[in-house]
Amino acid sequence: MNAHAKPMPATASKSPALAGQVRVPGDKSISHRSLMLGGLASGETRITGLLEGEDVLRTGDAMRAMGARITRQGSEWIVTGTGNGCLLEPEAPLDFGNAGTGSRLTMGLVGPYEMTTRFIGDASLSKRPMGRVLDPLRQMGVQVLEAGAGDRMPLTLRGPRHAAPITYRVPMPSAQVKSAVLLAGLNARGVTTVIEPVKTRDHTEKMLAGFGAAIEVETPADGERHIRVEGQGRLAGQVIAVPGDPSSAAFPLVAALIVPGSDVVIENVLMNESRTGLVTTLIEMGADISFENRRDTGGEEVADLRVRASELAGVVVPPERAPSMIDEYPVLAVAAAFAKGETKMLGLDELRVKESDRLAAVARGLEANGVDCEEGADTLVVRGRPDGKGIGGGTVETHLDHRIAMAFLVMGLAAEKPVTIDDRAMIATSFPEFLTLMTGLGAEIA
Ligand SMILES: O=C(O)C1=C[C@@H](OP(=O)(O)O)[C@@H](O)[C@H](O)C1
Ligand SMILES: C=C(OP(=O)(O)O)C(=O)O
Repeated sequence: MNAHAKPMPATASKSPALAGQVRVPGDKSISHRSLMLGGLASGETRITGLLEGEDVLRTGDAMRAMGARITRQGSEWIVTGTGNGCLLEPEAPLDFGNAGTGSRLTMGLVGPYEMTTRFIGDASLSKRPMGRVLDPLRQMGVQVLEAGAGDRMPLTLRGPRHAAPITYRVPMPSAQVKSAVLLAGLNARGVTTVIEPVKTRDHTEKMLAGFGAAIEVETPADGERHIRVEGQGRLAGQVIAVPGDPSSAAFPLVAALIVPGSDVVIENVLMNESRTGLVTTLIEMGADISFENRRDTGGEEVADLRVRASELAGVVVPPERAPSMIDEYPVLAVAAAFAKGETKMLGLDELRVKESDRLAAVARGLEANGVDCEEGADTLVVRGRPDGKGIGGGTVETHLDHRIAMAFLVMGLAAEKPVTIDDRAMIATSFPEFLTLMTGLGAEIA
């Protein structure tokens, strides 16, 4: 993406009932990890359903720059890995564009290598805190040769001759930090332990086990998860079918709930319980969602979600649910704008360090479109209007944030007046098919 490209606004307008059966692209978290672990393993990894969004393609470029071979053959991606411990020093900086996951996990992956690696990204990524990953890496002996103020990108890492395994208690609920430390542990001699006080998405643990790493997860009585990985083991290429991304499914799902008369099926959505907080919340709000054809694919549960327009009512969303729906708050806030009464979302501090300050971006977007809301330090209260009366008519600043862009386009489909976003370009980072998929269901977006 050209960071200096002219912004491309988009406008969503009140739409007729949405109808149809759709598939959303592959899960972003699993897609990043498939390319990373495939690129690191010995032998071939074959991936179907990979998300071909810009964030994930950048991870593919980074793994190629460090020696992996990655090609697309028809609908399948074939990755030939270097073998654990055998990544090569990249000749140029690794450019992660807009991607927090790609950059932070790769810092963990390469940190312990005795080589110099430079990380760069777009204006949004360069504002995001990287100290959360650099702190544990420093403890392992990794030098940070260059970093922007407050440990931001661009930054350069230099690994030690022998990285030290550590025990690290993750200070904030972050799957990216947990994963970076576990991936770094793959190249430290001995056992690296991550203690996770609050469970976050568990794809790294599950996939490392699938690739043959010596990893164990224990949840003692105190509830803290202890994850141990033994370094310098062999990883073997795998066959992976990436399930549909629940964070992308969230957009047609909420659209179908708020546009009267809608009836939509979203097929093959990942139902891993560390990712289903939004569905749980919407059902508490009165959403008509049924799970059809529940099945297991490659160790993950998936289902087809049938969603019918529903009368929603406000709820309190507890803070402990945040990790299982962290990327879904912008679109939950949109659902809340059409719910009866008040929806109170608690424990949102991590929203402030995403592609934008999402708590502020959502609040400003709601206000610009006539929705009554209150932004607290780590809370958001939204007072809804079930008939959509008075909602819309504003332009939303997306701040290079794909989820803000998609959430407010969904809002426009049920609002009295159209909703405009200042730039749709970033949608391609996680959901390139969004506009085609939504207009295919009957959404009026131009
Ligand atoms: O590990 C992952 O794949 C992700 C973890 C989450 O970030 P944090 O770890 O910063 O919460 C999430 O917001 C991101 O979209 C994907
Ligand atoms: C936070 C997100 O992604 P990342 O941290 O990978 O940029 C997201 O996709 O909503």
